[in-house]
Amino acid sequence: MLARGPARPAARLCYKPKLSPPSPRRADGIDIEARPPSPAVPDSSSPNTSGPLVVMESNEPVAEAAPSAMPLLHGVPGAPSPQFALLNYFFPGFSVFISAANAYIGTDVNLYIHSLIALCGAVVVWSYARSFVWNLVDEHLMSSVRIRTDDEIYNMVMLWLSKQKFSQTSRHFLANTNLNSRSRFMYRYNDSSDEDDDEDDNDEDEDGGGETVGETVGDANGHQKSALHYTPAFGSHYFWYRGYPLMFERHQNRQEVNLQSLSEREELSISCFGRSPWILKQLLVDARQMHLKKDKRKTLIYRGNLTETYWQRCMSRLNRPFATVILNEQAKRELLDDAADYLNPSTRRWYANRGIPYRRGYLLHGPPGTGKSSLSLALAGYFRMKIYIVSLSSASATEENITTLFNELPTRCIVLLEDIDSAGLTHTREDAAAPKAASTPPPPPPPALAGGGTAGPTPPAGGRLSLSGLLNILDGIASQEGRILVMTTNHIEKLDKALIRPGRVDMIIPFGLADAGMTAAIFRAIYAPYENEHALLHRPRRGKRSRAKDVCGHADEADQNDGVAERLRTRERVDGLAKRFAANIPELEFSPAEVQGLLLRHKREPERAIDAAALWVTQMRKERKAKEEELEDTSKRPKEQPMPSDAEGAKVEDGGAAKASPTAKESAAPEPKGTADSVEREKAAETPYETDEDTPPSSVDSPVVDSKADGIGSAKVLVSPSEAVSGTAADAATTD
Ligand SMILES: Nc1ncnc2c1ncn2[C@@H]1O[C@H](COP(=O)(O)OP(=O)(O)OP(=O)(O)O)[C@@H](O)[C@H]1O
Repeated sequence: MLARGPARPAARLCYKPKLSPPSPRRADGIDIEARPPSPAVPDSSSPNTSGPLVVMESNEPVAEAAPSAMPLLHGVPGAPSPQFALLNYFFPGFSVFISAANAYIGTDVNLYIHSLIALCGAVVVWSYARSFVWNLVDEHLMSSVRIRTDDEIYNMVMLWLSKQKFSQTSRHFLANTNLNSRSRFMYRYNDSSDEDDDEDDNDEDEDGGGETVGETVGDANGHQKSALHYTPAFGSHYFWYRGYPLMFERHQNRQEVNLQSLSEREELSISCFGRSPWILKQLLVDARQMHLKKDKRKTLIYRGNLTETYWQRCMSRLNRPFATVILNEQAKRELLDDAADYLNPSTRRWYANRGIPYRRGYLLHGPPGTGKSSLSLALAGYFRMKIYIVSLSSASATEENITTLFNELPTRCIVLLEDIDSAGLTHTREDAAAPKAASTPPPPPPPALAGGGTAGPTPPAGGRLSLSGLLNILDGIASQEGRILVMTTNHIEKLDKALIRPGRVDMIIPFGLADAGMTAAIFRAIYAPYENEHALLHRPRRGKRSRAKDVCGHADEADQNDGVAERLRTRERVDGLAKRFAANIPELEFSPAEVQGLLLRHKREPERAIDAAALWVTQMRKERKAKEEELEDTSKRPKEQPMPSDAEGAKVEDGGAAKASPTAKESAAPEPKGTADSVEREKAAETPYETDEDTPPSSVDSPVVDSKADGIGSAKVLVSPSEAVSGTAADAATTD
C-alpha cells in the first residue's frame, strides 16, 4: 500500500534517503531494520526530490522510532554512536540485546544507555565503596580468628561446626566422612579408629537430645559405615551463637600451591562484631570441650615414631573398666590409691617442696598373657590419661631419639615401656650379637650396675640405646616430671637393679597364671550379661539363620524384653557354670589369656566351653610337650651344627636375644600352628610377624592374628575367626 501525502514531509525528507536500500545489518554488526527494502523508496542520492513521494507506511514508524538508534545522527554515516560502540566493546552481544529489545518489545534501549552507564558506574562504585567500608569495619570494628589446618584446633572447630544447625541447613555445604585435617602436619594426630566415634556420637545425641550430626548407615549385616558430617562450603556463612551474629568463612588458601588436596589448603575464620573477641574465644573453648567430650570415654594411645621422632596417635579405645582386669584385689586397690595420690594436684607441690623429683614408676611382671598390658590400659582409662608407648627394642631406638620423644611428653600421662627385658639393655650390643645369644641366657649385668649405680655398660655401637642412656632419660636431671612410667616384663630377674630401684620403680606388681578364682572370674566376665547387651545365654537352639542374626547383633523381641530380673537370674546361673568350668582347668598351669582363648571359641555356649575344657587341657599339654622336645632339639643343635650366619646374628642383635631365651614358653623354635595356644605362645615368643605378608596362613578353624586385643603395643594378638567378626568378646563385655 502506498500513501501519498504531506503529512510528515520532514521525516520523509530526512530519513527515507538514508534508509534506502535498508540493510538488515550494518557494517558494525548492528541490526537496524529487519524489513525488506522498499522499491518505492526513492534513492536519497537522487536529485529528484521534488517527485512524488511514495513511502511505505510501514516504514514510517521505523523512521520515527529509530532516530536514537541511528548513529548517522551524530555525524559519519554508518558509524555507531560512541556510547553504543563502547558498550558493545565492553559487553559483547550488547547490540544483539538492543536489537532483540527493539524487535520484540519495541523498546529502544539506546534511550536508556546513559542511565545504564550511570547504573553500571554506580554498581562499580558501590562495590568498591562497599569493600572499602567493609575493610574499614572489619579492621576497626570487628574481631576475627583464623584457624589453619595444621593445628589440632582445626579438628575441634570442624567437629563443632558439624554439630551446628546452620551447617545442617546450609544450602551450600561439604559432606565429610572424616572431619579431621588432612594436613601432613596434622596427620600424626589423626586416628583411623575415630570413625568408630560416630556410634558414640549418636549415643550421646540420643542421650542428650542434641542435634543429629552424623548419619551412620548400617548395611544388611549390621556393619556400620562411616557417618556423614556436613560442614559449610567455601565462602561466607552467617550464624548466631549465644545471641551474637557471627560470620564463618572458609577460604581456599591459594598461596599454598603444592600437591596437597583441596581440603588441605583451606583456612577457616570466624568473625564477630565488636572489638572484643571474647565470644570467639568462648566458641573455641566450646569446640575444644566438645572434642574432649568425644574422647571422654576413650583411652588415647600414642606410639613413639622413632624414625621421625614424634608421638603418633595410633588409636583410641573405649576405657577398660578397672574391674575387668582380674588380679589380686588388694594389689589393684594399692595401685589405684598410689596413682590417685600421686596425681593429686597438691602432691606436685609436696614433691617440689622437698626437692624430690615428681615421678612415679610401676613395674608389672609375670608370664605372657597375664594382664599386664590390660592393667596399664585400665589405669590410663581410670585416670583419663593418654598412654604413650615406645618400643625400646626398635633399631631406631637411639638415646637421642628417645630423649626427643620423652621431651615431647605432656606433663600428665602414662608412658608404657613394654617387655623392657627384651630391649637388649642389660648387655652391650656386642654381647647380644654373640652367636650363643640365641641359646644361652644373657650375661649378668656389669658390676657397676649390679649395686644400683647409674653408670651403664659401654654404649652400644650404632647409637642404640644403652641402659645408662635410658636411666638418664627416665630420671636424669633433664628428664621431664609429672608422668607415670609403667614398665612390663616377663622376666624380672633379667632386669638390672639400677632400672628397678626405688625412685624409678615405686611399685612392683606380680601377675601370675590363672588359679581357680581367676579362671572362674574370666568365665563370668565373658558370659555374664551386661545392661547394654541382650542375654547371650539360654537361648533355645534355633535355626542357622536366627543364630547368624544374633551374631550380627540383632536382638530379637524376646531379647529386647530381657529385664533386670532375667539378667540377675542369668548371672546366678553363670556363677554356677563358672565354678564347674574352673574345676575342669588345672590351677596355675595356664595364663588368663589362654583360658580366655578357650572361652572365646564358645562365647555363646558356656556349657560347650565346660565340656570342651578337659579335651583342651589335654591338647595344650600335648602341644607343650611337643614344643619342649623341639626346644631341646634346638638347644642341642648348635653344638653339632656350624655357627649361625652373620645375618642371623644380626637378628638377635636387634633385640631378639631375650626373645630367644630358652624357656619353654618363649622359645622361638618352630611349633605346630593352628590352635589358639600355639599362636598365643607365638605371641609370647614375639615371633616377628611384622607385616601381613609375614603372617602365617590361618585356616578357618585356626585363630587368626590380628591387632592386639587390648590395643596396646604393636605386638600381634590372637583372635579366633569369630572374634574377628564380632570383636573381642571379653573386651566388648567389659566396655562401659
Ligand atoms: N588378669 C587378666 N584379667 C583380665 N584379662 C586378662 C588378664 N590376663 C590376660 N587377660 C586377657 O588376655 C589378653 C592378653 O592380656 P595382656 O596383653 O594384658 O597380657 P600381657 O601380660 O600384657 O601379655 P604380654 O606379656 O604378652 O604382653 C587380653 O585380651 C586380656 O583381656
